Amino acid sequence: MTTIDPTTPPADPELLAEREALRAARTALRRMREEVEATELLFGDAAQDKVSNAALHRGRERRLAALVDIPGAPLYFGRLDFDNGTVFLEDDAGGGEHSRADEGPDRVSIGRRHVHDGRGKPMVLDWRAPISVAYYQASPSDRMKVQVRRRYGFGTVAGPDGEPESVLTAFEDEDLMIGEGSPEASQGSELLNAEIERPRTGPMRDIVATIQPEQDALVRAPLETTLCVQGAPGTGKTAVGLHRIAFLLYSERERLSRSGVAIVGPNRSFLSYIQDVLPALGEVDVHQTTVHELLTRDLPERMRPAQGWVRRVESPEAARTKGSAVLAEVLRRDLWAHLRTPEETVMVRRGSRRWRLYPEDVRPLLEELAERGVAYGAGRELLSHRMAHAILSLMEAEGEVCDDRTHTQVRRDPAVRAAVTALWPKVEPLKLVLGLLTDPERLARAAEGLLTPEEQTSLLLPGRPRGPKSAKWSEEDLALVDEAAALIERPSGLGHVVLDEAQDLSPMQCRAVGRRAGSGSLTVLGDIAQGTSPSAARNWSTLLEHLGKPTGHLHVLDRGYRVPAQIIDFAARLLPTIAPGLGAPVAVRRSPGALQLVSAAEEIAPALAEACRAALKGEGSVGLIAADHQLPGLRTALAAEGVDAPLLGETGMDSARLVAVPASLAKGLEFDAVVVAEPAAIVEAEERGSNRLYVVLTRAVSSLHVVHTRPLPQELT
Ligand SMILES: Nc1ncnc2c1ncn2[C@@H]1O[C@H](COP(=O)(O)OP(=O)(O)OP(=O)(O)O)[C@@H](O)[C@H]1O
Repeated sequence: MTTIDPTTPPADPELLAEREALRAARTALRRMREEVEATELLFGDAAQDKVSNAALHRGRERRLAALVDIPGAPLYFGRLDFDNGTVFLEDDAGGGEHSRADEGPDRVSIGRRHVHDGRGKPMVLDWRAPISVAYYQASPSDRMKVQVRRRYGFGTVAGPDGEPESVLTAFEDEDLMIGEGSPEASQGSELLNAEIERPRTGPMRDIVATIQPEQDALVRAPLETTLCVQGAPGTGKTAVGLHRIAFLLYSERERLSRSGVAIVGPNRSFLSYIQDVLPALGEVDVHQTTVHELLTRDLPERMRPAQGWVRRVESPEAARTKGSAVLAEVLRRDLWAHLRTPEETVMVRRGSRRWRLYPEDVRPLLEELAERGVAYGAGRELLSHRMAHAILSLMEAEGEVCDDRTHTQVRRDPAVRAAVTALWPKVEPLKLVLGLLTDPERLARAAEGLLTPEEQTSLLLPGRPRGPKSAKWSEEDLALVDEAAALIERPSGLGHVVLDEAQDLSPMQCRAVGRRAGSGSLTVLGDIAQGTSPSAARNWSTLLEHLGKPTGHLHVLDRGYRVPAQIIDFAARLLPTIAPGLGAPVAVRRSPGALQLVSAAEEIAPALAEACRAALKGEGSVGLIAADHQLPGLRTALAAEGVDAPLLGETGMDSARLVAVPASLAKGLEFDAVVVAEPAAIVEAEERGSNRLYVVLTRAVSSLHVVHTRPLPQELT
């Protein structure tokens, strides 16, 4: 492999030629963008064609966004030499770096965007195009018509505007013609290793240049397939989920741009950590959200308590009960118990005539609808239609001539409307849950045979809230409100949802996310060993059922790209306790000296400050992670030692080299070096504290410093 410093001009003529080719591709991309910018959009009469012009405008905006050349991200990262005739047609022959030339191989670059030259010949193929699969999957045993795979390495320099700019600094060829089993074939890629070991700074980056075959297979699974990926820390689950979104938006753009796509992550810190990945892949229209945001997004603002929707944390037992799927049935019973038995005659006057529906006429209409499984809200509408229809039948039997207008008039007749309101009352989801959780007798009726009296008591809201605004809602309550809302009105679904850290969702939260996926599909990512919530899943099949996708395919990722073997072996000592049966990932690299255990005498602060300083000597980001309740005190003590550790959330991951991270927010994040303070306190802080510690210990790319004054948890000694 040839590699040079990004700031020096290359002496190697091949590298020079490669830089020239990259420059040409960038120029071609710029030209493509200029062509789109120059398109005339207004057709025909501006006013008459308003709708089609607006659609064209949106299409153009999207296309322009997709043609942006991001200076910090290389436009392409690889090149394939295919057997002659695999890619280009005869017509394409005739010169140019990227076209078919004589009997030589068909040569194409693989990159982030599709780029073609002025005559329409491909220069760069989008990594998501079917033919690009070979870049990720071809091997000497199945070379997929590829002769040579070239990988490029990039360095970063400051561009003219001070922004980072990527510069081609290296290339590495892999000859796939040498055949399986030859010694050269088994050599790994130095560029891949360099990418994996790259010191981490700031937010997550895409891995499009180095997606591994086992990851690529998941990324490219068809849209219809619901995937469930169990993967130990650092096996690339999040990366797979994000690249899968980009792939699906490429292969199913039409379908998904209508229905929408979302990625659901555990918290805002995590979302800001991953926020740059999809835009770097050219996708800017993906909804990035948390379960909490999904559940609160459609709640009426006027009913929001001043302090926000969540003001209370349930005890683990109550959280488990409230999060269990049986609550869906409790809510269903309570909602449908609002229906009243018809006891009064409905009388509609039309001119001089009166038409009557007797209770025994209305009862079967109501029962038929209640048994049909319609949404509660739609049932109200349907009842008014049924009643109008019944009255029209009476009228027609008496020789009256009726049409659609008569039907509408009867349906809107005050007597019919009053009857519908009385028999099938309007229900508001927040008020329904509030009513149920503040009225022990009503709850007992709805939960009969489903929950014990103790369990019922644990569900009740504290205090005596008079309305939704004064209630102290918990996260679990909101999932109940969402269920109630869906029973009243079926929500419309997204085309695809990627659910990260799925193991932490309660069954009721799973139902809420599953509803968002509707008839679409899901990518479910997680690790049973990293489950920290009281309702965390013990197995994937049950969770998939709660998501409404029982036939989802389970896949296991077990090659760990983040954490060196020394650290993962240490953390994996917790596995027999927290997730018996689950194995540690196979770390792709070892890193001597990566793990430092520091037993401090009495005061933790000096040793912690020392560990932070040592970690800061390295190149990348440093995360100081401690139990949530200990972190403020530790930060103050560290400040006294001259170490400033701003709090994650108050500061972004790219604005300070050292950030202090509450253990509860560490999930999904990674740092080049991690300093963990007092593991025993992390374990004690919550019911699943050992799982939390496993999460915390597996965030480091280069080094992990564990500083403790108290004995380490027994499993780790
Ligand atoms: N094929 C790859 N090439 C280069 N880097 C990779 C590859 N796969 C994963 N990584 C890197 O490994 C790290 C871990 O990836 P990711 O965060 O997706 O793992 P995860 O399985 O979601 O981990 P966790 O369960 O701990 O949240 C990231 O820095 C990611 O960029």
